[in-house]
Amino acid sequence: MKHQGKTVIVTGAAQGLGLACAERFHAEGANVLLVDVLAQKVEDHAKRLGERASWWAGDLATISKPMATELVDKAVADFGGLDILVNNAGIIHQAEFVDFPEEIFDRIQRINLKAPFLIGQAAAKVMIAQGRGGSIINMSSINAILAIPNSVAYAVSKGGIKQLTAVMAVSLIRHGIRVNAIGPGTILTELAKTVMANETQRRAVLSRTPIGRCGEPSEVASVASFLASDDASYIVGQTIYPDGGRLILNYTVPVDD
Ligand SMILES: NC(=O)C1=CN([C@@H]2O[C@H](COP(=O)(O)OP(=O)(O)OC[C@H]3O[C@@H](n4cnc5c(N)ncnc54)[C@H](O)[C@@H]3O)[C@@H](O)[C@H]2O)C=CC1
Ligand SMILES: C[C@H](O)[C@@H]1OC(=O)[C@H](O)[C@@H]1O
Repeated sequence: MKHQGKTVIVTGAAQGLGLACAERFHAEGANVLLVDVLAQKVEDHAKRLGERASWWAGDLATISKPMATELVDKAVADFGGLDILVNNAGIIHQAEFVDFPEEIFDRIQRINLKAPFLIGQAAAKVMIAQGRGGSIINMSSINAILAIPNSVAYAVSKGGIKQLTAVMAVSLIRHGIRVNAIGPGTILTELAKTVMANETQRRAVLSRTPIGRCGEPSEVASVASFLASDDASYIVGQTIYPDGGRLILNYTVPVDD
């Protein structure tokens, strides 16, 4: 199988895109460490997956170098090494720019950007010492490029992910560690439901998505599996956008209710 014998860390793996990525890598023969703040959920999923799955529970909003090292060392202790990191955990909050709370801005940067930075550092150190390369995938968004007026912290964090990915890529490729990002459009998860519950926002998203629907988590997990595989051996520092055409469309399309 594509990822037979590899060890993968996925953050934000209790649900949504992270769970889909963990399940995909597990199905393709990898060992998976599921990381999330939702301790019971992530433990239950790891036990459901059974062999080749374990979990680490912690709040990435309080990320530190020791926490990042502890998390990465859990994968090494459980499975003997580390080959792939998917920095997926992330949150969103919506409020008008002028009213956006400072403490929420800071929290979103810690979870969405600082955690991928510190966990990426810890993972890269292990991969370099192993001497067999690796793959690091950061979860970005179309909002790394597209501005949305009521999500300043989210968009800023994803713009940061785009450049974090590029800098990590040029810093680590000489060790055979490929770093890339995935920038999904609107994918049907709990995070997107908060936005799509607003009819005006739902219509705005769908009217600008040529494929005419939101994506499924599995349609992002497949991109993660590809980027981590040898089929992507010449892809370095890129952000791949599984977005149903959202980024290339410069007019609206009729929305089927
Ligand atoms: N769903 C969408 O339309 C899109 C999502 N994304 C990104 O994909 C990633 C995953 O999003 P979804 O699966 O949609 O969200 P989700 O809300 O369904 O799942 C996010 C997971 O991350 C975990 N998490 C959140 N804060 C955490 C913390 N402080 N410490 C540890 N774990 C924490 C949650 O417990 C949850 O299990 C995020 O980075 C998001 O920005 C990007 C583009 C589109
Ligand atoms: C919250 C948004 O609806 C969701 O998250 C993103 O990153 C994309 O903009 C999706 O639309």
